Amino acid sequence: MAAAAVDDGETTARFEAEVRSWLAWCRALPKVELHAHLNGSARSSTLVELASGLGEKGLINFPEVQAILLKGDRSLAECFKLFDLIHLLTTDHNIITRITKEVIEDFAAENVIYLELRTTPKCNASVGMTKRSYVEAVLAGLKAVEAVQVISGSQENHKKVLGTTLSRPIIYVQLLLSIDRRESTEAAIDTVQLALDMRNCGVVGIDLSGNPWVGDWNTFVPALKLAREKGLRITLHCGEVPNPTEVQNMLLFQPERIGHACCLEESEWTSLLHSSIPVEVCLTSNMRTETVPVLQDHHFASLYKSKHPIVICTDDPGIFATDITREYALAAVCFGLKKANLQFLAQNAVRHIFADDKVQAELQKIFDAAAINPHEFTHRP
Ligand SMILES: CNc1ncnc2c1ncn2[C@@H]1O[C@H](COP(=O)(O)O)[C@@H](O)[C@H]1O
Ligand SMILES: [Zn+2]
Repeated sequence: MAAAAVDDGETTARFEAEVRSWLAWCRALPKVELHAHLNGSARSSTLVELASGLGEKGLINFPEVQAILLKGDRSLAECFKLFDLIHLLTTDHNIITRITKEVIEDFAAENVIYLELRTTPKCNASVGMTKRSYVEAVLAGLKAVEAVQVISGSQENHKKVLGTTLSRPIIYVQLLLSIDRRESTEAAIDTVQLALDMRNCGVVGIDLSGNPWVGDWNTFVPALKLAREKGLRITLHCGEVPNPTEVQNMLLFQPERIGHACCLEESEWTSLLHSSIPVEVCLTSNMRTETVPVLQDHHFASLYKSKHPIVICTDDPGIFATDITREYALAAVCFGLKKANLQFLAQNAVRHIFADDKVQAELQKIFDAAAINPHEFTHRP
């Protein structure tokens, strides 16, 4: 990755070596992931395998698709073209179930103990897919996880799982349903209704995402208001590109969290700092899409200095070839954070999850137990 304000190979190599030196410690640190898109987190190897299958059927030009899937740097506009391509590969219910299972296992392997996974429910008549059956396929993915014990759904489910003898490490997984900025008001309301219907299955909130150059804030307000009225939590992709009116409206709406906040003008920045709305920070994503020019100048530094609530997240680890461990390591190297600072950030993220107080308390216990030996983090329930 183009690491930072670096222009020669030697500096990049030194930077990468420093990041590498943090990886083992950051991996062992228990972590909370609050901003990860399902299809953006799918393994490249799985996507290439799926593309190869379509290639064999003569439905796509496999070498061309493979090259696009494995391309390193991509602009924000290219990302959204890539998502359309990924969605062509992941249309089937079984595939959605498979990628969900793999994504959860990948996060668990990075010692994520609480994952809020977001995804856009999709209809596809050709395979009998409705928004509801799409989410059901995601839920089947939660059940299919083998490597770790997934805790999700209602409090009763939690109690049932926690009441048994656990032979595997645990990961809490909750879902956010995303509204795509291409959608109409009606389609956005459908997604909110679905989220309400599926609350007992682990849906805890609504996200607004998609190509930030597309769509108008007012289109989504009725759906977001409905979600709020009914008690769903809301996170918005905010200020990923310059759009002062929208950013102001989003901050006035007072979502429970926002993602990115890259392109805020001074007055919006002041409003954000006054608001205390937690920011989901996605360092690699912002660098790759060039919404932030240089990692060292990322607004993380300023938010951190202002003691504004921030949560380190990945966004799309699959397409940006990163993981949550690396994002913590990047924060350490770029902003001179110490182990105690990273530990504080990881634990403090628990305060900003959308699950209820009981889950927060359970997670705090895990962090407290881990903190007893901060150099090794041997505890993993
Ligand atoms: C890079 N920054 C970003 N900005 C805005 N929206 C993004 C995004 N990254 C991902 N998405 C949103 O998530 C979808 C893919 O996951 P799901 O199909 O929902 O699981 C994308 O189509 C886009 O709508
Ligand atoms: Zn995102």
